[in-house]
Amino acid sequence: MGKPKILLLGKIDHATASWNALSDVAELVTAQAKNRAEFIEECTSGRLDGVVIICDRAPSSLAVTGKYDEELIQALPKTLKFICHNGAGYDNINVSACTARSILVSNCPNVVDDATADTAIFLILAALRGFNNGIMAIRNGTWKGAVPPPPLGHDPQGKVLGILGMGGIGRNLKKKAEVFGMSVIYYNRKQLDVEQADGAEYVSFDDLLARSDVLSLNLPLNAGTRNIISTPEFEKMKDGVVIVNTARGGVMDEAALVDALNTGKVLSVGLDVYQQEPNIHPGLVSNPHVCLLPHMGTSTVETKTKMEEWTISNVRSALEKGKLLSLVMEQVREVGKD
Ligand SMILES: O=CC(=O)O
Repeated sequence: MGKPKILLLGKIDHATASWNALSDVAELVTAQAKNRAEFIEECTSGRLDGVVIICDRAPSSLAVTGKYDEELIQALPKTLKFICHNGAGYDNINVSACTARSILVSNCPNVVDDATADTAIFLILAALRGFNNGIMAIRNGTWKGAVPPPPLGHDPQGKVLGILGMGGIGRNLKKKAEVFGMSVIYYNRKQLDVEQADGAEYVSFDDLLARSDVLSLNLPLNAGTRNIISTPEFEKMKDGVVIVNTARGGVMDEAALVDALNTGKVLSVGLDVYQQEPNIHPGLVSNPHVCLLPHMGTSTVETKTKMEEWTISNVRSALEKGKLLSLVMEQVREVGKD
């Protein structure tokens, strides 16, 4: 019998030695397809038969696969048992459809926490202090901007940071925000134990909305969290609240956010993620009180390296032990594995 086949989609940029080392125990294959239609054709033609594991090096794989929706998952090789996704968020993968085909999925938790929380801190400071006004003005050659100048910003010290979603990134952000003198409240599906909460106050969802000076979104996107922040939620917030999103654009209704900015309900915003990337609501692009980043939360050499190493560790574990190191939580629940 030949070695099991691993299909690499996208490109390994950093952990090449670990990837190449897999060739001792597996046959490493790549797709010829350049787009989704070609990839589906390649799968159904039988060229990828025998592939047991997909190493999904997102986001460079995205051009070839598109979303892992029902159509794509049905087309994947019949021999496939594991998809090892190189990202923390996996809202692009229909996990129930994978479970129905007995395909297990892993993601990249933990290794993204520092870089993503750092991005949230940058956006919190930028939004509170109104730094985006200054960045735009100086590049436009108008020094501090219009006459009269834009309103003064605010200090983080003494402000309440509300964290929606207290997983690894939320907890990392909590520690960093405290260094800036913020006090932290949080809402999560489940209250954390005392050690994990580390002094952060657990509040109801409505209390989080009502008490936050700055609200940071740090929860995964799924059917239960899509548009969790929309007009009714903005109405429950303090006047002049600051909103930061480093999670997924889909957790917040962008049109409702633009309305809340226009009425002054929301003072300023920091965003790294959008509902329809790379398209951004024009009401956000044109607003100087909105600091925008093009989904850069994990864009560091160190973090990208750690993500690739972790994904490859999942591939190796699937190969050698038939188990994933970080099975996605829906499958921990649904399949009861690990
Ligand atoms: O957005 C980045 C990730 O999900 O890893």
